[in-house]
Amino acid sequence: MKKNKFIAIEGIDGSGKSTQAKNIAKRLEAEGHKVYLTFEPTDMRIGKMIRTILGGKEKADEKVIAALFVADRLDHILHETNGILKKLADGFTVITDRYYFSSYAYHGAHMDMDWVIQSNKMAADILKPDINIFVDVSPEVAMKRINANRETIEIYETLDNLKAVQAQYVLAFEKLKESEHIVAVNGDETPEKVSEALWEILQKEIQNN
Ligand SMILES: Nc1ncnc2c1ncn2[C@@H]1O[C@H](COP(=O)(O)OP(=O)(O)O)[C@@H](O)[C@H]1O
Ligand SMILES: Cc1cn([C@H]2C[C@H](O)[C@@H](COP(=O)(O)OP(=O)(O)O)O2)c(=O)[nH]c1=O
Repeated sequence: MKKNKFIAIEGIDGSGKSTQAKNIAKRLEAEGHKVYLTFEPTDMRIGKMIRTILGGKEKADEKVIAALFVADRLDHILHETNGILKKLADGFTVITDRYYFSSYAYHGAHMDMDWVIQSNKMAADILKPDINIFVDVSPEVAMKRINANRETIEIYETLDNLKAVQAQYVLAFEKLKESEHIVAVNGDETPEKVSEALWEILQKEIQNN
């Protein structure tokens, strides 16, 4: 078997990341890979704290939120039993629904992106994704999907913010294109079409090692 991969899926809220992450996980499993599907914010201690803030139940300064995400990410990587490093060591292909590019894009919209990149350097030094997949959707389409399908809307889920975050993703990818493997798919398409495009990219990635 080829080396098991670490795949990060990125995109604004409503881009269809979670749908695609689940789909890839199923397809990889059907091909005999052991797959661990995970996400950020995590469902561990710090991730839970973050969700109460994102849900609007507690307030926190944007810098504090960004720092909590750094801590949650390190927990995500390093946790003894469920951490990504442990899962990779155990032979799983790990797919994460969001990783540090989410921080660059979401927090970069509120503060200096270089500060956010610096504060995530420890995570990036420990573990870079083999591939970052950007589900590139127009903010208007994403907002429609969120409004149609959700009972609760989180603090970042406004059209203006989605537009700002989308622009920050583009900036972050441009900034880091030399040191990161980044591939985009058109998320405005039907789930089936997005899934096919993604699958093609992954087949290549898996064969390349
Ligand atoms: N390509 C697509 N076209 C139309 N609707 C989609 C598509 N992908 C996902 N959806 C729907 O849009 C909503 C948001 O998708 P989801 O995968 O949860 O996005 P994200 O994880 O990026 O927020 C869900 O209700 C999902 O069923
Ligand atoms: C991982 C991460 C997520 N976020 C935000 C993006 C989302 O608005 C929110 C929750 O993520 P998520 O549950 O993935 O929301 P969705 O399924 O709608 O995309 O957390 C950050 O602000 N910084 C980060 O580092």
